[in-house]
Amino acid sequence: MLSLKAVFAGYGGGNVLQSVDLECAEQTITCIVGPNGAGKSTVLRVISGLLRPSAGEITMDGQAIGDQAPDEILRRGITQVPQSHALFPAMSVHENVLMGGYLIRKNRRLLRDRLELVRERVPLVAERAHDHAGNLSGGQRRMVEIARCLMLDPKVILLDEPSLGLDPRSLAGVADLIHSLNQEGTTVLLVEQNVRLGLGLATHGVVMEGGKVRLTGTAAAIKDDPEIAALYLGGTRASPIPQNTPSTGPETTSV
Ligand SMILES: Nc1ncnc2c1ncn2[C@@H]1O[C@H](COP(=O)(O)OP(=O)(O)OP(=O)(O)O)[C@@H](O)[C@H]1O
Repeated sequence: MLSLKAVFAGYGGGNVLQSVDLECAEQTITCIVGPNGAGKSTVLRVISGLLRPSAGEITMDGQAIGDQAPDEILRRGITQVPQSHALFPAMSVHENVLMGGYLIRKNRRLLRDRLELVRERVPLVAERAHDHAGNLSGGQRRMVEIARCLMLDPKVILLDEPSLGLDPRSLAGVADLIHSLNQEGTTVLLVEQNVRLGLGLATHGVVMEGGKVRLTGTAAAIKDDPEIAALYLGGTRASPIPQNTPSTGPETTSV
């Protein structure tokens, strides 16, 4: 469905991404993990069109999207949930969510139908419709940020650190929402510092370091990899992931 092949991209001072290959199959949840500065958020930016790749190919359902503008990529069904604090606090939940339908604003009927769908998928949007977004808890705000993106009924949702700043209860609510959207057919690609949560939620995992993909596999295989467990799941993070990490399971491939 979504595919990156040998993608290079950077911010002017050289390439941050160094030949990244990534595949997200339909209705999977893929979680990218890795140390700070590995290039995880840059992968999301290059997919959503905020950053143009300097080389390589990005395709969605077989169509090249690497040279498309962000609004065109949105129209193709890929939407990125912005990092936290993306809502307008003095506007109501309803108004914030409606803004997610900007691209379809001229089709009033579609806008109304989508709003209804979003209210069903994220009941908080109906329950707190007239409250100021600024009066919501962190977890509720995150849910409304995700709900707003659903106004375009995306095929793929990109999430950058959905757990950031959330308490455990809010975290569980956001994780449930991501899970249920996936169950309803949405493909999810997320970056998550909370590796346990991210890989727990995901079907597939990708480990990045230094702008490269080091390891890909099922989330379970990545979690069971002794090196990953030691580095991210309770062990001490003493050294970077070595190059050419050997694979440990039939479904894990080192890259
Ligand atoms: N807007 C920018 N301009 C210049 N350099 C940037 C920009 N954004 C990120 N970088 C650099 O690109 C590299 C990768 O950053 P990126 O945010 O993709 O990493 P990350 O893996 O998501 O890390 P983190 O977990 O810290 O967010 C870093 O060296 C960072 O300093």
